[in-house]
Amino acid sequence: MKETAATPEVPFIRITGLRKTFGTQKTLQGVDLTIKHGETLVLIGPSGEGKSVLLKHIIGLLHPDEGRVELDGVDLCSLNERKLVKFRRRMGYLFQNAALFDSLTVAENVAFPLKEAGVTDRSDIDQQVHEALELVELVEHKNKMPINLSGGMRKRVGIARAIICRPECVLYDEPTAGLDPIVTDVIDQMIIRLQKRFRVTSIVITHDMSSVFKIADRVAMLKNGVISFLGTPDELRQSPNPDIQNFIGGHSGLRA
Ligand SMILES: Nc1ncnc2c1ncn2[C@@H]1O[C@H](COP(=O)(O)OP(=O)(O)OP(=O)(O)O)[C@@H](O)[C@H]1O
Repeated sequence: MKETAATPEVPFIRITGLRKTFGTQKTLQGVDLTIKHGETLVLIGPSGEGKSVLLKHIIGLLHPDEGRVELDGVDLCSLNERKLVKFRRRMGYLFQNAALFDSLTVAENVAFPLKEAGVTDRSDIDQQVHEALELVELVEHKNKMPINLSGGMRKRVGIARAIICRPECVLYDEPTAGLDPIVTDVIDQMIIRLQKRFRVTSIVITHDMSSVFKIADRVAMLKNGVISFLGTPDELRQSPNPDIQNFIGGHSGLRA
């Protein structure tokens, strides 16, 4: 019988040697990271280390000084703007502050990416908006303006908008920042729900350690411009590295 070699799993996203400097500030200094299809990778690390900058490279909003970001084996830097826009449609992005359009209703905000993608059929749009709002349990709020929503509801609208085009991957930049523990759990459960229901690959930046242990398949820590830890939540918990233990425990080393 003929033997077949096992095919190594092709990562969905492969980041190699990524470097980015702003002025004199070296932000990313050689980031290597692979993200598997369907996994939830949580990115942690001190403020200002470049987590959002890394996310923006993954959707091609920023270009690296050196290194590559490959999506399904395609180097994003090799794509012209038209092809990049097409690639970006495979991604959903929840911005740090949800970034809703204040002059549009909830439903219009959620519909926005569909219209950008060229969908014009009114009933098709209504149906897809309804489904997306159902997922985040906001159907009854569809005619409200963003100003009349709580912080948690705004984030949920942002999630509905991020997933309306059924992306293969959703990037969440601090989805639970500024929310109370119960609303944080609601958002965490929605991230888990989307991952389970659609097998989306998720990359989540958070400072909330309870969220990390609830949603992560793997955790990556960005520190000093590189990935200083990569492993499962259990491996993170058991890491002997004092830097990691201080970060998890929220110990600054300062004494009052
Ligand atoms: N477009 C830009 N031009 C110049 N500097 C930038 C730009 N984008 C980010 N930076 C700088 O890069 C550094 C990293 O920023 P980034 O927002 O990625 O940090 P972060 O790890 O996500 O922080 P936080 O956890 O506080 O959100 C910051 O000092 C920021 O000012």
